[in-house]
Amino acid sequence: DEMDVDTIWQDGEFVDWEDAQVHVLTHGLHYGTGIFEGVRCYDTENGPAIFRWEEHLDRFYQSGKPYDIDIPFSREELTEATKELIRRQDLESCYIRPVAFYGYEELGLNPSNCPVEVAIAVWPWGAYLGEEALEEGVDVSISSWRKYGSDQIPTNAKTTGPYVNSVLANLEATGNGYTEAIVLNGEGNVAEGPGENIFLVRDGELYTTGLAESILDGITRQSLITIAEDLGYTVHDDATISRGELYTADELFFTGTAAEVTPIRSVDDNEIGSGTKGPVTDELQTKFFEVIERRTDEYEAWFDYL
Ligand SMILES: Cc1[nH+]cc(COP(=O)(O)O)c(CN[C@@H](CCC(=O)O)C(=O)O)c1O
Repeated sequence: DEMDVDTIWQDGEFVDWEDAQVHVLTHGLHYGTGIFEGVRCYDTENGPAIFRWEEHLDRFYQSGKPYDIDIPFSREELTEATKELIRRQDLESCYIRPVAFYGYEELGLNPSNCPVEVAIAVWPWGAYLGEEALEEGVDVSISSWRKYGSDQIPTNAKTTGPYVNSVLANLEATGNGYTEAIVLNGEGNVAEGPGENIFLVRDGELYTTGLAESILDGITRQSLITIAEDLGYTVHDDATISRGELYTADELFFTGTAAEVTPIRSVDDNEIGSGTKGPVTDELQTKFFEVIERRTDEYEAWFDYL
């Protein structure tokens, strides 16, 4: 098929891509009762390595807790399945998508009688927001859709159904000619992107929204906080950022497994800083890529070689 991958791991078996099917009365399809992860394997100086696999695995299991989703495979089983899946497709770098969901047994909201099904797919996935985005930055708009509050749906769980909120925000932004949205929370302060966390640079210091702002606790966010602090930056990692502060920021950038470190060059047609990738963003993005390609031996513990 078009992504030149042909195998998926499904419920303990390696199956052909086209055979990885579910029943149309799958609970998770009707009610969004699934959890997922987004992870990257990078082709590093020392060979293919999965970035922060343990932390992603932690979050995968934790995401199931609010929904009584008990993944019926061990960490070791999921780890070996993922590595074997990547090896079988001769991929040195790829995006890894584990998903677990209530499967097919009966409908009705209570999922207790439905089985928990698990699948892992991998595929090559380049720059999430476009090849030129990493260099030149993206134009974004503030969405009219607010992020749901963490008191309504646990935002620290990566749950499938609630991503319709992200879909609505992204559809609105792209429909209006922007590349991505920024989503405000119920208090009208900045939450994050539909699929990314957000960082703000002002007077040489970094600010990123805290977990109380109804955001996903991003692993790339955590990595950038560590990298920035190790470079000597002051990072305010539980910031409350108002909408107006976006416009007056010196620099803005997104972080995420798919987005990596993507500069934001305008918000609602207001140019941010120089209107292109700022110097702090450039330094952090350069360091991030140096780290993930293993052109430095720092943070070796973040890498799980195949
Ligand atoms: C809402 C949200 N916030 C922040 C992040 C960044 O988290 P982390 O990847 O742990 O640094 C992501 C990841 N978005 C994933 C899914 C994207 C998609 O389109 O699907 C991703 O980046 O893999 C989110 O979906």
